[in-house]
Order: sequence, then structure tokens, then C-alpha cells
Amino acid sequence: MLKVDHASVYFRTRDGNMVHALDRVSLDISDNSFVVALGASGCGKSTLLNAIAGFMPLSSGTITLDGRPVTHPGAERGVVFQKDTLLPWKSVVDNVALGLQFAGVQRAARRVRAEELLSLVGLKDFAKAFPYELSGGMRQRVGIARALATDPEVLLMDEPFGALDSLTREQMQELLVSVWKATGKRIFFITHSIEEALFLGTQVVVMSPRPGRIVARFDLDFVQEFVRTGDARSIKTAPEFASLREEIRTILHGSEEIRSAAE
Ligand SMILES: Nc1ncnc2c1ncn2[C@@H]1O[C@H](COP(=O)(O)OP(=O)(O)OP(=O)(O)O)[C@@H](O)[C@H]1O
Repeated sequence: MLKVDHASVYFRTRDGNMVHALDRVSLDISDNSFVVALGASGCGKSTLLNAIAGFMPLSSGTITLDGRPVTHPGAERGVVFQKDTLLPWKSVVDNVALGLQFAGVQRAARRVRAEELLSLVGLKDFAKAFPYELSGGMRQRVGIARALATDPEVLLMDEPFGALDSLTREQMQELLVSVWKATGKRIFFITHSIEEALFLGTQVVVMSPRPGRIVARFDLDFVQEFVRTGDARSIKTAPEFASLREEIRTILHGSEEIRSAAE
């Protein structure tokens, strides 16, 4: 279990003001769960993910993974960012194997593992290609394979499909569900998109800004239904999906109005 307990973060800006980026956020990322944090820009989603990744400390509260405090980045937490961070001078297979290289795994074993992961993300035939030869969606697939290479316990994804066109984005969502099912990894995923959150999450936490906090939580079954049926279209056009989308839209708009009134 990855447990975030009353996590708060304050930043001091250049002009000396304090920003309350996260306010007593608590959530559990349990085995096999797919937890999505949804919210408008500035509500603290990346701050939360960065703290879980161990890139930055909390001002107060705790984060633990299977009971151990998270204080630094670690191989048991793989991260995928919106902008791919592939090394342009390395081939796709070598990019995927990078973490294994750092971990001291032998070259031959690194290749076998990286090629397995490239098959998992549908890029078996692109092992020798270089990042500049790939589309944005393909580069994100490489990023997912790379994050999985060290067999992390949880995958942290910061708006990974935000820069993709809508068709590619939908394909990537479906691919990610198949990766989630095939690997059994827990996923923590950030998005601005209500539809993406509803489709992917077993749990969606809705966040609002200043201070960044969780204002609603939903336990959902759409992703499991997709695993069973493989039919994304009928899930996304179902009345329950549409009514939840409207409910969340109302929550997000409501928190924006409260914020504007306070400013
Ligand atoms: N290093 C920093 N110094 C000062 N303020 C910061 C810093 N990092 C983030 N903030 C502020 O904290 C708040 C939360 O930022 P954060 O990036 O976590 O939000 P977000 O929900 O991820 O936004 P976006 O979706 O635009 O990435 C914002 O008001 C932001 O300006």
C-alpha cells in the first residue's frame, strides 16, 4: 500500500509570498488500483506526484510505501512525465534499458528485459530506432516501458497523454489499461481531462486549487468494464458515464467560482 497521509506543501515564491500548494491530502494507492488525480491547473497535482516520487519533501504529513517512509526517489516508483525524457542519442531499446544499466544489470539481460517491455507496449519492431524517428504517442510508449524496466511497485504518471492528439490519446489510454492488467502495477495518474479520469480510474480524486486539496472521491468500475468488454465507445457513451462527467464538471466549476470569489 502506498499511503499519503495529511500531506501539505507550502512554497515560498520569489517575492516572498507563501503558496499553499497542497493542503492535508490523504489517499491510498492499494494493490492493483488505478488512482487518478483530476483537477484544473495549479491545484497541486504535480506537487503531489513529485512528493510521492520523492523529488521534494512535504511541509507536513507523511508518505509511506508498504510502511516505509518515502523521502527520496527510488526504483520502486517509476515515473512517466508529459514531456518524454528519452535520450536522443540512444536507441529505443537502450533508452528502455537505462534504469537497468544504472542498476548494474548485464547488457544481455538488459536487452531481453527491454525487448519484452517493448512488445508489451506494441513497439517490438522499433527497438533499434532512435527517438526522433517516433511519433509522440510512440515516445510515450517508450517512456512507459522504461518506467517499468526496473519492475517498480507503483507507476507515477504526470499528465502523460496531455500533449497527444485526441485519437492517439484514446489509443494510449487503452494501451495503458492493457499494461496495467498485464503487469498488475498500481498506477497514480494525473490529468486535466474528466473523461480520461473516468475511463481509467478505479478511484478518481478531484482536486481544487489554493489551497490544493481533494474535494471529492469516486470509486469507479468503468475501467474494469473495459477490461471485460474491450468496448471503450459504449462505456464513454453510456448514460452513467455522462452523468458522472457532469457531476464532476459541476464540482470543478464550483471550486473555481469559490476561488474567484475569494480573490
Ligand atoms: N517550486 C515552486 N515554487 C513556488 N510555487 C510553486 C512551485 N511549484 C508549484 N508551485 C505553485 O503551487 C501550486 C500547485 O502547483 P502544481 O504544479 O502542483 O499544480 P498542478 O495542478 O500540477 O498544475 P498543472 O496542471 O498546471 O501542472 C501552483 O499555484 C504553483 O504555482
